[in-house]
Amino acid sequence: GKGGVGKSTITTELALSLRHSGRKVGILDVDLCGPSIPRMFKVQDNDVHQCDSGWVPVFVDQDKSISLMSIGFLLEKPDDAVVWRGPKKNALIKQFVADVAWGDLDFLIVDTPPGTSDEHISTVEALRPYKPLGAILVTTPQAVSVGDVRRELTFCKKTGLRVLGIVENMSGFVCPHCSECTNIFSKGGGEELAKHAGVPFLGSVPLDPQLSQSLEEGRDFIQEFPKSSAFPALAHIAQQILDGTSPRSS
Ligand SMILES: Nc1ncnc2c1ncn2[C@@H]1O[C@H](COP(=O)(O)OP(=O)(O)OP(=O)(O)O)[C@@H](O)[C@H]1O
Ligand code: SF4
Repeated sequence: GKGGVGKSTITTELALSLRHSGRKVGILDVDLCGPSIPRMFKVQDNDVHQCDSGWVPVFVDQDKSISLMSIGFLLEKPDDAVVWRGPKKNALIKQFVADVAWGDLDFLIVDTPPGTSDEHISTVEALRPYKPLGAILVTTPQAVSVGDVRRELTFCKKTGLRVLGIVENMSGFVCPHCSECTNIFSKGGGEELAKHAGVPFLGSVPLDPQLSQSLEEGRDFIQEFPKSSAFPALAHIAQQILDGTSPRSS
């Protein structure tokens, strides 16, 4: 829903958690005006190239267990601005879905921009033939962010997209000295909304300086910081996705 609530963060950590469980994951970054996935994996200087079956995505590691596609890899300079109208965005998203040599993935996670705009409609339409599992909605605990997620719920209903659940991010800060939890942005808004809307609540991820530092430096938070405050919630979210899906058969 809202900008800056942690959609790319949850996308990144979910992909890392699923890889940790032995799954092959692709990430499609359809945030055309503010792509942040390449930077979060520290592969922002990579380019994509063409092969017979389409664009080859950028692989994060040697074993090719995480592959990425983002407009960030197609820009000449990282600071180039994408000022496009809907039809051009629609055409690129269609290409991202159909013309990328994703290979044999267990999961494709799509990271979206805020709102319910051209990118969202194009993505849902382009993915429809592949029968997407559903949407994960990310909010912070405050009413202003929860309100935006309410609009996303309506969008999902209108477009027939199943809601896998709601994640409440930046939900409290656990002091690294005394483990006291301070609810900086209040608490519980996401969980309440999930209850009210009758969709699963996937968990509360606290503000965690080790998480933001890992993302800044493109490090594998799931592997390197299993004792940090955000780890259990992130692992639990991934487990619920694994428990609730059978990707090979869908
Ligand atoms: N739980 C968390 N703990 C600490 N930092 C976090 C947490 N979640 C997100 N952040 C930080 O907040 C910032 C915004 O997160 P992110 O880019 O994931 O948001 P977004 O919703 O994808 O933004 P946009 O709407 O611009 O696409 C990032 O710098 C990220 O490192
Ligand atoms: S919560 Fe307590 S220990 Fe942690 S920073 Fe605040 S005063 Fe210090």
